[in-house]
Amino acid sequence: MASLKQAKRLVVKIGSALLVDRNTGALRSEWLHSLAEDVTWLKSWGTDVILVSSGSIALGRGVLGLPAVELPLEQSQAAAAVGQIRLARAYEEALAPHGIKTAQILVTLEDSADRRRYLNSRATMETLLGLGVVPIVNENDTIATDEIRYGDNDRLAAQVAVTVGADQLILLSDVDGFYTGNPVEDPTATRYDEIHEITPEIEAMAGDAGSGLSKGGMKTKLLAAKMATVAGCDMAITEGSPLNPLKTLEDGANSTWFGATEDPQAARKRWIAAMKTRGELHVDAGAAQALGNGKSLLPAGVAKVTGKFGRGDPVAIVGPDQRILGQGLTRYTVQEARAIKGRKSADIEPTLGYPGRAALIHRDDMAL
Ligand SMILES: Nc1ncnc2c1ncn2[C@@H]1O[C@H](COP(=O)(O)OP(=O)(O)O)[C@@H](O)[C@H]1O
Ligand SMILES: N[C@@H](CCC(=O)OP(=O)(O)O)C(=O)O
Repeated sequence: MASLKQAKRLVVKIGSALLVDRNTGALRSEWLHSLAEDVTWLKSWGTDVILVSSGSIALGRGVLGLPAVELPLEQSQAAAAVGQIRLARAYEEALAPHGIKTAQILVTLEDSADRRRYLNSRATMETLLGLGVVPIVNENDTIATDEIRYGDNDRLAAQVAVTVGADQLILLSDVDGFYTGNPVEDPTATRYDEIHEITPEIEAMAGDAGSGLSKGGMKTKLLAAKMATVAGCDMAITEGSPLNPLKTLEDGANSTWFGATEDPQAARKRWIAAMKTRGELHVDAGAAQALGNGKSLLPAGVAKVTGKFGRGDPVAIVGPDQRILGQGLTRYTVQEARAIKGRKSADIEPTLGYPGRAALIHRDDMAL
């Protein structure tokens, strides 16, 4: 079982039922303040924390006086628009007294499918974390229609964890782990402490959500576990309702841990290495040596650009002796790469006419 103190980067998913009182539709502020204490405690260890929080629909529903049943899409989108403002403000107000700044990030399924938008959101989250900010992420429910939405924040949280290379993902739920069957329906069901392989038998044990406010149930949590663990991220499901739920987990509360097979960096490099490349960047001897020392690829070290690629596409990196050194995700289009090759980073903006990133391929986006 992993310790939260081991995590360099932690994503915590907060289900609607934890934040919003099922009967009154009001925000559970005492609980939220205890979560803010836990976040402060984690950050005091130097851990980067990202919160993926549900609750916009549940909060908005209360404000608009809509019933606690499955709402038609337009109504849940309207409820989300109303509730999201309150949700973000509640986190800001809970964390500010601890000197922690927050940011709101709203994403859709399409944002992670599009490699360019994926890289942009990754870069923004990286910058925010570097500035010590706690990003509060939710699905952009007001613009996500049924065909293009996650609909549940379990998979969204896993996607965020993979995107930022988190080493742990904690799903705070209304149940204290994964059981052999839905414990609400089957009192004889027993909880797993750890699951190392998600077999078809395990999948058959996962049921839908039990409460009126929640969406995913265990099915989406298993999908999240699959996404996270293959990307090198451990995932835990634990009961989130006690005050200070993360400290409680660290103190040994019931939970189910899904173990990652490798570390996030290695998994990401493997993912990049498996992509079909769309072009080639021929680099000089100095750049080849810098890459070997773990540096990013700067335009100054690129001598020739071939192929047809857009931002975020995989390209091969070819050494001066024509040997393929590796591949990576480019931050520039083929036209831009041709224009800035051989130039110093300071010349990027005058050459392109707009500011760009210093590296053509960042070292995190490269597999050698
Ligand atoms: N095998 C299982 N183990 C545990 N809970 C299960 C299982 N199958 C279905 N469930 C249901 O999933 C619920 C948790 O999911 P959900 O209600 O969506 O919570 P959240 O709001 O945290 O996403 C549990 O309360 C339980 O009713
Ligand atoms: N984006 C939605 C989240 C829906 C959802 O996943 O709910 P839950 O099963 O409680 O985590 C909202 O903010 O209401």
